[in-house]
Amino acid sequence: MAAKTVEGVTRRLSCAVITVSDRVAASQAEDRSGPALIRMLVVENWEVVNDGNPHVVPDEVDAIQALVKRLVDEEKVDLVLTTGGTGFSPRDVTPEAITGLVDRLAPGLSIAMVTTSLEKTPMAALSRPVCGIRGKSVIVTLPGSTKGSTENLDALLMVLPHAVDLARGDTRAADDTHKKINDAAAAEDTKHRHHHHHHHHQHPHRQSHHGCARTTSSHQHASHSKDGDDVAVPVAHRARTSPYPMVSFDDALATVLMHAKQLSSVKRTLVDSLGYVLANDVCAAEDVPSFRASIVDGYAVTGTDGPGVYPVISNTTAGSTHSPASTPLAAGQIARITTGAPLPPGATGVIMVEDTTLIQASPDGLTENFVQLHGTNTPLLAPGTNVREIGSDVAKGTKVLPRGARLSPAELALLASVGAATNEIDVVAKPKVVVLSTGNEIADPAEKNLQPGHTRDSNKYFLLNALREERFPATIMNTAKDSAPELAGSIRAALDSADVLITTGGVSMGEMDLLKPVLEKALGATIHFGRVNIKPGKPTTFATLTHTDAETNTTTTKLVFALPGNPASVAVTFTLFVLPALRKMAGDPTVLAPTLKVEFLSSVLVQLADRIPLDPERPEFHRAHVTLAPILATTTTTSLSSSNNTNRFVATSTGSQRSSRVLSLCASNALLKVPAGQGLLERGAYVDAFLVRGLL
Ligand SMILES: Nc1nc2c(c(=O)[nH]1)N[C@H]1C(S)=C(S)[C@@H](COP(=O)(O)OP(=O)(O)OC[C@H]3O[C@@H](n4cnc5c(N)ncnc54)[C@H](O)[C@@H]3O)O[C@H]1N2
Ligand code: MOO
Ligand SMILES: [Mg+2]
Repeated sequence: MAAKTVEGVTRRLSCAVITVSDRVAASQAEDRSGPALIRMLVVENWEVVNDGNPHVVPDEVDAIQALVKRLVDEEKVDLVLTTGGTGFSPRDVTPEAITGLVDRLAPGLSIAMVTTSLEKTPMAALSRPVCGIRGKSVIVTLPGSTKGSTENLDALLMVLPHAVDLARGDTRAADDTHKKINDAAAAEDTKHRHHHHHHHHQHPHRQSHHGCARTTSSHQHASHSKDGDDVAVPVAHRARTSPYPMVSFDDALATVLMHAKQLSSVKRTLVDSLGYVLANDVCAAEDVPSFRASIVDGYAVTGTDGPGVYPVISNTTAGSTHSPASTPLAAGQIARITTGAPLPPGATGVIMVEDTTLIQASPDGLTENFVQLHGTNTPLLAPGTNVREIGSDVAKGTKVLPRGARLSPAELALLASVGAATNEIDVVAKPKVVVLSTGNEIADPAEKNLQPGHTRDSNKYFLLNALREERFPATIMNTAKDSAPELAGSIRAALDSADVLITTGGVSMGEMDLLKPVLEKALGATIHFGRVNIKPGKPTTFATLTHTDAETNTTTTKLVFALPGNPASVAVTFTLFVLPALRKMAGDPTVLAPTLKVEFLSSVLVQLADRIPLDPERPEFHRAHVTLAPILATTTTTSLSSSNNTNRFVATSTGSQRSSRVLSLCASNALLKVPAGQGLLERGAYVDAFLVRGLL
């Protein structure tokens, strides 16, 4: 644990991560290594400076040195990690920059890193790490790739707190960290001997307590507390900066989609599979139509006959059949037929009854004996006129729907028509979702006498109904109080039946915000992110939890979305994170993880009908109503096209965006993607918007 005790008060060791990359610095590439390293450090209880984000500098000796000097000499950061610029290409200068800065080299750290990587790839010989000490700070250069840098950091994580203690000359703490490393190594050794395997990369500290600074037992290799009653930190010792790095919206969504896996398939009938997604391609089991059918009510004719009077020799209605032995229709004969009835053998077309005249009927009127066919051409009808040939709608074996097709009424009708519903249909199962509101102050909306300080629960009803609208099976639980054992109990109970749990409240910085420690410490969940740089929804938390079914002894991964308590934050983060995950689990192929393509969240350029203030730090998802309206004439806009159509998507704000204000959700059909910045966006300006009608 990267924490040390001074007179009973824990001070967490601080660290900074610097991503060295020309491309990241120029916003031409996304930084994956920096955030990944930070996640590892946070789990080990390091305090990450720079608000939990990596610093980014180009591959320039001066830029690297200036930043490291500031971090070490002015900010007194205990540990500085760089990632990138350690290779052989001409722009790789990180080792040179660091060599010029350190007072003393620490080649042992470099050797530990390279040795670990060499076991994975001979390419490790081509990295040039430099580690050392400047003042009282330790500096380590990690490679640039996410895999290489995290592997290398993993190789050092156990010794780095001790390295820092030694560099600081803090002997008491150093004794302590030294003992811990030895204990851990001994425990690992015993474990290996018992299990007869030799994965010496599995460090015991990985199973240790995670989370915020504590004054006691922060480094016991304790298993998860079962009742959740020891997760709370005395309020005076709470972290004063969030230990969770601030991740970008894109990173957060990518993380969610990476963990949301498609569920297995289930069989459903046509009456209960609306909204499901097909688990397999579907081919037509038979020709449609399966017989030569008439398209109209009238008379079947043969190809050689022209206009004239003909005897009516037979009669076919829909549903009746022709025996294969029956005599074919011959030239000079016609046959009465109805729409959808099978053509008699020998017939080549059907003339509509409207184009004929009755010449002679039977005395009782039940039979037409002779009928005149109108017209001028000979033959009267081109072959095939008003005939649906076998397989002409759909030929047997044709792929009619691909795996991943979402079953709307049209698709269900198609499955019915091609003989694909003779057995139940294979569809992707839908995730079962449980909704849990948390908070001592949360009151039932039906409460007649709202107690002072209480707030009516709107989140539960938003989420339940949003899930219903999206056709996900959803249940609500009784609201949990802000007590760790109660929260742990409710979450456990929820995950017994659900695939996905959505909680609201209790994820920010207050002493009653217990969700994160309960998830991590009491339940052993992995928190993948605990803060996102968006407004609203900053403390949005996403975790996964391995759940073992007591009866079958099978393990499954459950997803937990711990959303902030504020109602607007709930609606926005549900739309942006939960819904894509649920749809992906349910097999929606338009939600693609690696490319971050979420078709139902594709954006469109809209013009602002209102001025919108910018948040200086966080990009905002501003609730708005978008309509098609004539383009707004402003001094800054010129006509975008030469057509006379001046309609554009124009967005009207739903007013104050304070995240407690449920009214800011109502009548909104779009989330405007308002960038962070100073000042405001003027009326007439263009912004990107997610059209989310029906989602909010
Ligand atoms: N020191 C800091 N304070 C806060 C921060 C921060 O970064 N530092 N973040 C703020 C932001 S942003 C948000 S959003 C909220 C998130 O709060 P929590 O997730 O911890 O939620 P609670 O504290 O439990 O509740 C917040 C708010 O929402 C109301 N609420 C809760 N549940 C419901 C419900 N089911 N229906 C209606 N309203 C609900 C609750 O009564 C509170 O008013 O934290 C900020 N603070
Ligand atoms: O991010 Mo909070 O969700 O602003 O209100
Ligand atoms: Mg709170």
